[in-house]
Amino acid sequence: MVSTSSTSPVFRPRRSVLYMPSSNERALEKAKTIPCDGLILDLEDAVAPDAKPAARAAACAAVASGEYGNRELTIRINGADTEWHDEDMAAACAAGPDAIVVPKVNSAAAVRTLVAAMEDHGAPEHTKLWAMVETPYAMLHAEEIAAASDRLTVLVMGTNDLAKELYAEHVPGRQPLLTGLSLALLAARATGKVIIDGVYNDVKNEEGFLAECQQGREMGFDGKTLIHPGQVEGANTAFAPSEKAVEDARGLIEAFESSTGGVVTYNGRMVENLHVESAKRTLSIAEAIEALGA
Ligand SMILES: CC(C)(COP(=O)(O)OP(=O)(O)OC[C@H]1O[C@@H](n2cnc3c(N)ncnc32)[C@H](O)[C@@H]1OP(=O)(O)O)[C@@H](O)C(=O)NCCC(=O)NCCSC(=O)C[C@H](O)C(=O)O
Ligand SMILES: [Mg+2]
Repeated sequence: MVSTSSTSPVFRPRRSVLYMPSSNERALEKAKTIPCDGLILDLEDAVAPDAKPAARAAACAAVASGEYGNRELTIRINGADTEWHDEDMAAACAAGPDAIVVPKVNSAAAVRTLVAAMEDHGAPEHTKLWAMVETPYAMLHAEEIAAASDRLTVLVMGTNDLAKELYAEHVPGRQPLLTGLSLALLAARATGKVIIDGVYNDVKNEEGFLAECQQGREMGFDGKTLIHPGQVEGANTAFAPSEKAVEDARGLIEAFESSTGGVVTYNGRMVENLHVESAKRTLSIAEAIEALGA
């Protein structure tokens, strides 16, 4: 039995992170039973201006309820340039979710201002900052945004806003967005941050959604943000190592560890230490997902 737990950092699955309008009581209730890894209780785009104060109170009450099990619970506040931002920030800091998600973060200076505000409002230490990168400017400054603070743990792609700002079309394969997606991914990996892919709007198109999950997985994203409960299962499967991948990882590690040299072949493929590291990562992800289920 190959185990990675002694060598790997703690890994938290973020395969499926579901947005819901905090103004939607039914969705807030339903979310308690949806098998997603994380929830984003939205105060921004999904909530009409008149509904913002009530939505803010509902999101904070949801965090306080303790009724969402081991799902990572976050609140997306309104952007720094809006009239709601300061009150949202104060309320979210007092509620103490796992993270405060901030839209349209465009610079390292913006990250530092947000972190200072979290400290001023006494946000508990466990409350992290998730920065949404969703403008051309953010794509071009993604590395400095990601590196600006240890409190920033996750980058979240905002592909609707990015497409809007680029005057791009939403097309299968996302060709117009690939440069931005890749720049953000490079920034996340270079700075050791998690990165979650953007949403797929066509909620009834399962085939298109699964293809986009697979693309995101193959590119290296840790998971996908979602807008409908019907998308959770597909994302959970796409962003988890398959049984075959786990079996392959175990076999590869065993083959390498029972050899004497620095290179072996496993199932006809060359295996070096770097492949063993990838295989160990696969096993730690699988173990973390299993632990989440338990
Ligand atoms: C997209 C929707 C408006 C569709 O809503 P609806 O037509 O009501 O869906 P269904 O009838 O199929 O719903 C079935 C049941 O599921 C519940 N439901 C639906 N969506 C959610 C959800 N997101 N979370 C929890 N529960 C949900 C319904 O209440 C039904 O329950 P029941 O009646 O008990 O059976 C809707 O899905 C929706 O509002 N989705 C979220 C939209 C959102 O949050 N958008 C903002 C984030 S996207 C974004 O902005 C990303 C970024 O900034 C960017 O730039 O890209
Ligand atoms: Mg957006």
